[in-house]
Amino acid sequence: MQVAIIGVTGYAGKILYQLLSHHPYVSNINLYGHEDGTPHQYLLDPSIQEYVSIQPFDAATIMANNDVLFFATPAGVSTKLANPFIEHDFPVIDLSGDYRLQDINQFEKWYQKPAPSPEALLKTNYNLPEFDTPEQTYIANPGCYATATLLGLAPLVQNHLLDNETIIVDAKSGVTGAGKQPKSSNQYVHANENLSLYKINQHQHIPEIIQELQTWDPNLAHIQFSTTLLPVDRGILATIYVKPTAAFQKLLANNADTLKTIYQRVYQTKPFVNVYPPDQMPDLKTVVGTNNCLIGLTYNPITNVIMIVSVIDNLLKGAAGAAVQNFNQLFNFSETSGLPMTNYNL
Ligand SMILES: NC(=O)C1=CN([C@@H]2O[C@H](COP(=O)(O)OP(=O)(O)OC[C@H]3O[C@@H](n4cnc5c(N)ncnc54)[C@H](OP(=O)(O)O)[C@@H]3O)[C@@H](O)[C@H]2O)C=CC1
Ligand SMILES: CC(=O)N[C@@H](CCC(=O)OP(=O)(O)O)C(=O)O
Repeated sequence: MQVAIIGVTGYAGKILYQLLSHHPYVSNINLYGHEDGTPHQYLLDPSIQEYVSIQPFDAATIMANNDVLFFATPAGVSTKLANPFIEHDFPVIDLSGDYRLQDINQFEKWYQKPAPSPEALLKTNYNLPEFDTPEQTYIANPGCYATATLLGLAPLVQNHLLDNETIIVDAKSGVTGAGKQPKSSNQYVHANENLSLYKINQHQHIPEIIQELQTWDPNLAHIQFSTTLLPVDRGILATIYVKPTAAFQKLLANNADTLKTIYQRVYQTKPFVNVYPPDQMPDLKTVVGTNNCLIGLTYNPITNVIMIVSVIDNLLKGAAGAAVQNFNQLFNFSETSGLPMTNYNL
């Protein structure tokens, strides 16, 4: 297949290019940049002096020369550029948040940008690859925090085992989550040796998480969600606190393995989600460099609180890796094609 990427000079775009370069069904990758740009060579990897050629964005050229397009661009870009692809039902996987929210008022409130048209949104599909199946050729790839949170909550919400009023998510991300544009919050002196909370009750992934949770349980109305910047390059660790329903509380009190059994039942067929033994917790180093989501579980009978720890690499499972999973689903390739299953971390 011939694939196109817009945004290879960014963090997620670079990882996506690396994955697709080794994908067994990808024969060629064409790279595109800004509409008003000029063709140029870009030094993608100084260690092996790998230069790649970037052409200016042109929708007709992209459709004529490729089978699928990946947008690895910041929020707001694909709203402006994607209409020709949507009109022609040309396959697109969009790593940005532009087409994730089905309600345009919600998009404008949380992203503070003009939303895509309702007609365009109708031809797009939010696709968390573990639980959704593409019904449209335009796929909105999930957000990084949303992926960690949704995979952590799915077994309990899908089986209606928790008190919906009690969900608290404390999520933390490495600095690459913010993209490569310099901002005061991601400058070295601010981020290094520091922990700082940001976007309190205003994070754009809150409505995305609720939208997907409601497909599993329409009675679920809200979550408490906070985000913290970690002084590391990559990785998201979400700590989720919930209370069980009264019936589930009794089950948990009688059998300590109940939680693990429920999670393993849901995830045994999902190659990238691994559930840890009870009370053992995953950490960032184990997951960074992989497309995995690692989940740790514990139940405290004294406080009646279930704690779920969900860990991913924001640039892989949280962005480029999930985009390759969605690509595999869209074209009926095997689920793990092009996705390395191990890393070489200590
Ligand atoms: N970083 C992460 O962990 C995650 C990111 N995402 C989402 O993925 C997308 C990319 O993120 P990330 O890689 O971090 O972002 P970066 O800011 O690192 O990269 C953005 C890329 O988009 C290009 N770009 C910007 N504006 C335009 C435009 N108008 N036309 C064409 N190309 C453009 C940039 O090119 P140039 O350098 O030439 O300006 C750059 O290559 C974002 O929507 C982000 O929210 C989703 C999940 C996780
Ligand atoms: C550390 C950091 O700043 N992370 C970013 C994640 C951005 C992102 O992935 O944005 P979309 O998924 O909405 O496109 C943030 O919290 O906004």
